[in-house]
Formats: sequence, structure tokens, C-alpha cells
Amino acid sequence: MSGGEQEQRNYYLGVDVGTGSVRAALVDQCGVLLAFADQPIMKWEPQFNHHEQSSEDIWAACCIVTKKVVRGIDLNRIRGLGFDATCSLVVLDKQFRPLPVNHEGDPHRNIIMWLDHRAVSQVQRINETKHRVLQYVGGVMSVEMQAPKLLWLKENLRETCWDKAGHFFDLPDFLSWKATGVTARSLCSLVCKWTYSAEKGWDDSFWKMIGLEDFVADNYSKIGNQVLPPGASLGNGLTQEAAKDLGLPAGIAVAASLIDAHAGGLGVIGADVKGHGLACEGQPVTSRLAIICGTSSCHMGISKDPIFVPGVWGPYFSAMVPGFWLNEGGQSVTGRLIDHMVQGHAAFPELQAKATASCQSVYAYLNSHLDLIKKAQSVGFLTVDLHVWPDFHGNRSPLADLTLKGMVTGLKLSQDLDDLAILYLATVQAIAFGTRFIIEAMEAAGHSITTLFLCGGLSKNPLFVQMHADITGMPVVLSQEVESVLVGAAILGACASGDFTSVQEAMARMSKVGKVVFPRREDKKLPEL
Ligand SMILES: Nc1ncnc2c1ncn2[C@@H]1O[C@H](COP(=O)(O)OP(=O)(O)O)[C@@H](O)[C@H]1O
Ligand SMILES: O=C(CO)[C@H](O)[C@H](O)COP(=O)(O)O
Repeated sequence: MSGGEQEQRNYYLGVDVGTGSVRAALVDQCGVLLAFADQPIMKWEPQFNHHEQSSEDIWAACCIVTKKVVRGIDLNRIRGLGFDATCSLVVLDKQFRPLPVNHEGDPHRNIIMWLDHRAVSQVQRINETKHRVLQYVGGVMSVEMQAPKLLWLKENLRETCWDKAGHFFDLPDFLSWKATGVTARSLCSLVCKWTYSAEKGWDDSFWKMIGLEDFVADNYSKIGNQVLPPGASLGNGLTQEAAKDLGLPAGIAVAASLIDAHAGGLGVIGADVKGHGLACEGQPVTSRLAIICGTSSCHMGISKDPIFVPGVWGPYFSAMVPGFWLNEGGQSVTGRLIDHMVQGHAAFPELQAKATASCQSVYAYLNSHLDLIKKAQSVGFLTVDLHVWPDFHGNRSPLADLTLKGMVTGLKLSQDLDDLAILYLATVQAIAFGTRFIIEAMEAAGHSITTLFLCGGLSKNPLFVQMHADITGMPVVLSQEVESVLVGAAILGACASGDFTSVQEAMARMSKVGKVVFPRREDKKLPEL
């Protein structure tokens, strides 16, 4: 790029709060990532199925990564800031101070994480109401959504938390409030996790029926009565205090946020695919499925009209791409499951030692080990007699059954590195079959999907990507920028700055196709007997 062109560059900041870490990126108006930083965040699991975090720890991590990515940059070129985050529940008191969500009373732990399954009895009772709002979450509310968690707090921590609480935020909305002082919620979080309707607003009868009539009585002030579309500019932008924390000038435009999976969707789904030989070329964007694969996997499909898919969340209007309905399939643990299987195996210390000695990640090492042991056959056939059922944390979609458990069949007494590699492969395959199962449910209900767009940490694993292509029979598009969830967050910042007239325009300009992985036909053949 010439010096002249460089001078005209506008920058946008994206901040992505995942389950395990916070990431930030500086992105230009063409979607090119100029700087990246990440920082781990704290997690507590005080008892089985209780998962907690700290909003102060997360904000501190946001500040660290933001300061890192703007180092040496002309700050006046930064035009907008966008946040995305996991859909975890943040609890603050009336003075916006953290409140404990645990029996121990530890106020640092004021977040019930998205994957927390403490509210099982509450969600069962909510589902028994068969209230009409449940039609818009796939027919069955998930224990991972906010209503059961709020009911749990009321029933279990009445005095220490519920009565003192002034504000319940979805994590993405907490971050935009922290940056701007504006308590408006994003349509994305309220529609997807809180039963808000883009067309009809809150449904009083639902909250009354489940025993949370308190929200109706105070006109939803604790959970949000001002709602903005993702990408809308909030208040007067970054406050003085937040600007100081983040190392940025005050007043930079800050966008209404997105949940992390939805930011990943924006970062990948609108790319121009011309010249890649893909069936979705020249077809409506509704033929694309974005899959955001991190700790969990989220399957984001959009449609012009609402499609009701049993066991798949939604349809949600305008929750990701404005003007489109969204269906969101999901697998509650994917990256987390792979890590669990690999790290829990008897041969893991040997794997770690060998991976370190060869300067590789354990996954790169396992992938090359599989190549070595497969010999002449296709890698997929290494698992003809070993199978994994991946619902170790229940099934989010399409069975929508949180009671399901994981399963492995075909185990032997040996526990060497070959066994570990094959178990890892079977886990990856099981996850890919889960995706196929979700796509089949979506297609049976009216979606017509031809192409997958993958992003998130697991999309960096070539075996994971290839297995998704082979098992679904669909090509997988990877983005030019591997951190495309951050491109999605930066797209929000770009919209808030006013530099683009719509989310669609920013998506088309800023998301770019990188590699395309096609399904391999040889893996479809039966092995010779
Ligand atoms: N280069 C890589 N190769 C294989 N797996 C990876 C790679 N990078 C990240 N992962 C896996 O991706 C998952 C985390 O993805 P990430 O998007 O960072 O998650 P989250 O957003 O939930 O914090 C982990 O299970 C991790 O093992
Ligand atoms: O429910 C979700 C999105 O609607 C996600 O599963 C949740 O936000 C966690 O994301 P990640 O696996 O990227 O940490």
C-alpha cells in the first residue's frame, strides 16, 4: 500500500470476550487485522455444573488487550469500538457494584457463565408452562438462557443477591455499559437469551407465569427497557473514565454489542465468494451457514421469513443480520470436549512431551501422528470400531435435552499415544456428525444450506475443518483473517462510527474469503473387507 493510501486508513477496534480469554484487534475499513492481543480470564467451578466469572476481571482484561493493540498507532484514526462476548449473566447492585452469584458470597464471582447448568429445576418448570415465547427458542428453553438463571437467583440467593440486585446484564451489554455509561441493551442479547421480541417487546405474561413478576412491576428497568440494534451508536461514545481504562481518546463511537457467536456470523457470512467455485456464489446469503467453533459450536443460519426448527434456537428477528430471521443451532461443548478427552487420557503427558520437543501444539502433533498411523488408508477409517457420542454437557441442538450424557464405545485395555490420537479423531468426527444432525434438522424445516463458513479457535485445526467438510458433504470456507469473530466486533464499531450506512455494507467490505476446504470423496467409500 502506498503512503497516500495508508494515510486514509480508518481503524476500528473489536473486543471479543470468549469463554477462556479476551481478545482485541485493530482492524481497517477493508477488514485487515493490523494488531491482535489476547489475555486469559478467570473461571471458577465451585461445584459441578456451576461456572462463574468476574466482571471486573473481564473488564481489566479488555483494558490490557486494547492498550496492546493500539500501541504506536495514531489514536485519532480509531473511529469506532465494538464488543462481543459470551452470553453470560452479569449481576450488579443498585450502585453498579458486583454482587455474588454464589452461596460463598464471593462478590468477585458475579457472573453466571453461559455453560452453567445450575438452573435445571427452574428450566424444567419454565418449559412445563408451554408459554408462547418458547416457540421462539426452538420449542424448549435451554438451561443456558437467562430466565432460568434469574429464577435460580431468586429462589436460592434471595437476600444476598436477588433483593440487592439493581442490574442484570448479558455480558456483551455489560461491556457496552462499562464503556459508555449507557444501560441500553442490544436487541441481539435480549432476543436470543431473554425472550424479548423484536416486534412485540417483553411479554408480561411470561415473566408473571414463571414467578419473576418483579420485572414487570418495575417496567423491566433491571433487565432492559431501552433496546438498540447491534451496531447502533451508544450515547456520547466512550466516557472519560472508560477511555482512561482502555488507553483511548474519550468520545470514540461505541456500538451496541453482539453475542460472540453472532459477531463471528457477521465476520464471515457476508463475504464475496466470487471465483471459488462455490454453490453459494450468486445465491442468497440464506444458503450459507456460519459455524463459530470455540469452547462450544454455534450454527447460525438466516432466512427472509421465520422458520421454526424444533430443537434449534430461534427464529430470532434481526438478532444477527438486520432484517433477517436467525436460527441458531449449537453444541454446548466442542473445543472444551476435545480438550477434555485429550487432556484426560493416560498418554497425555507423553503427548505433551513429544509436542513440546517438536515445537508443535498438541493438536498439530496429534494430526501428524494420525497421518503417520493411517498408512495408505483415509484417516477417517481409523475409527471404524471406536465411536464417541459427544453430549458430555447435554445436547443443545437438535435434541434440546440437557440430561444427555457422553459415551465412548470400542475401548480397549491399551492406552498408548495411538489410542489417544484415535480417540481424539473419533471426538472430532462425533462433533462433525453433530453439525450434520443440526443441518439436517434445519433443512427439514425449510432452510436450504449449501456452504459452511467456519471461524473460532477450532477453525485453526485443519483436521476439525476437513472432518466437517467430509461428514456434512459441504465445502467449508475459512476467512482471510483467522480471527474473524474480531472482524465481526470491528464491523460493529465501523457501523457505530457512521462510516458505513448498514451492517450489510460493512460485512460486504470487511469480511473476506481465505481458504476453501472441499469434502473428500474417498472418505465416503466403504473400506475393503
Ligand atoms: N491452533 C489450534 N489448533 C487446534 N485447536 C485450537 C487451536 N487454537 C484454539 N484451539 C481450540 O479452540 C478452542 C478455543 O477456541 P476459542 O475460540 O479461543 O474459544 P472461546 O471463544 O470459547 O474462548 C479450544 O478448545 C482450543 O483447544
Ligand atoms: O450460546 C452461545 C451463543 O449464543 C455460545 O455458546 C456462548 O456464547 C459461548 O461461546 P464460546 O464457545 O465462543 O465461548
